[in-house]
Amino acid sequence: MSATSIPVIDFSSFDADPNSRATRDIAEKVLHACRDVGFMYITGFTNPSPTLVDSVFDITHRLFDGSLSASDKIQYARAGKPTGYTDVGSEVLEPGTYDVKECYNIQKALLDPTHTPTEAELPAFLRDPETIGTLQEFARQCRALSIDVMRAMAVSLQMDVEWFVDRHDDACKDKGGDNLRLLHYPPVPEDVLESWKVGDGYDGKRAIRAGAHGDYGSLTLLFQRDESGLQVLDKHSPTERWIDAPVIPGAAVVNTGDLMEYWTRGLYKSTTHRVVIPTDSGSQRRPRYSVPYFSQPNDDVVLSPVPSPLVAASAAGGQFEGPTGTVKGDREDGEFTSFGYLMWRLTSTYK
Ligand SMILES: O=C(O)CCC(=O)C(=O)O
Ligand SMILES: [Fe+2]
Repeated sequence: MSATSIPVIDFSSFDADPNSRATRDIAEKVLHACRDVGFMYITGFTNPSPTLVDSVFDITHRLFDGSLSASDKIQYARAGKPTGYTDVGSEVLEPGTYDVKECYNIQKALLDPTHTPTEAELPAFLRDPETIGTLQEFARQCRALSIDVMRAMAVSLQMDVEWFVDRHDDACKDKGGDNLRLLHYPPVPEDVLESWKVGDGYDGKRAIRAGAHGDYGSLTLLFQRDESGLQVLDKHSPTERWIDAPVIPGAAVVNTGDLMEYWTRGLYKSTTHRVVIPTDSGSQRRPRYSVPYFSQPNDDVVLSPVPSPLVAASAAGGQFEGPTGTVKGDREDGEFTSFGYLMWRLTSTYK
């Protein structure tokens, strides 16, 4: 088999009709992407529009221009919810590494147009009517696009086209739910860079932009612009091999998360990825911005295996031990709910 590459899938002819030729072709490519790579690029979608994506990057640039006050940095998970600010070094994705990144996580529930966020929920800059309006529209469009990808996934697994959509219908997502993340990777400062170069790490750790990790939820849509650096682990290589996932203008990166891997009992893969510090000194001195949108099923969805003949056949092979190992789910019968799974994953990531 030749070296793995990340498929680029054109969604322009996707019509969500499981019997149409176009949708079946796309679903076949999605099956390959999710089963064999865990990552794909999607192109050919109209929303979110390039203008809207640009506006969200502009907001992200301004948010992290250095003017956030200490009180604006509403601490992540302060109200027991997966929302808020995380500072450089506070998210530990890969043991022994130090993430040179800061981000604002915004729970989708805070971007519901019927909700007016308070100062305990979002900093003033993000509560500005025009800014929040842009973010609300962007979150709505990301959700709609994720839903179309989930339809293609359902078709690829020979399930009812709406199966995943029905379980991501926003009906019960106030505790967990989807998350929009605005990410800033500052230029790598000289001291970090020097210690990284000599290999003995920053504060005893190795500096990286985002340490190797798998995402937690069902599906991630990622917008990157200008600066590359994202890398995806090649599952098929006997030695550790990282595949570059460079910026492709107009495309979004899509990857399946740990929850989806568990839900499909290993048929779909959640692939480890990271963001590296650039090797050329010009890029090292430039910041990187990215905007992921994480989808999560409704809080109360029970993660027993999805009803797919493909999943049943592969689960029967007994290959999948699951990311949970010996961990028991939050339900009495030992199974996880969507929210229970998210909490279990989050508690192992933040100090
Ligand atoms: O910045 C990126 O390109 C990737 C970010 C990422 O993997 C994450 O936030 O989970
Ligand atoms: Fe990620």
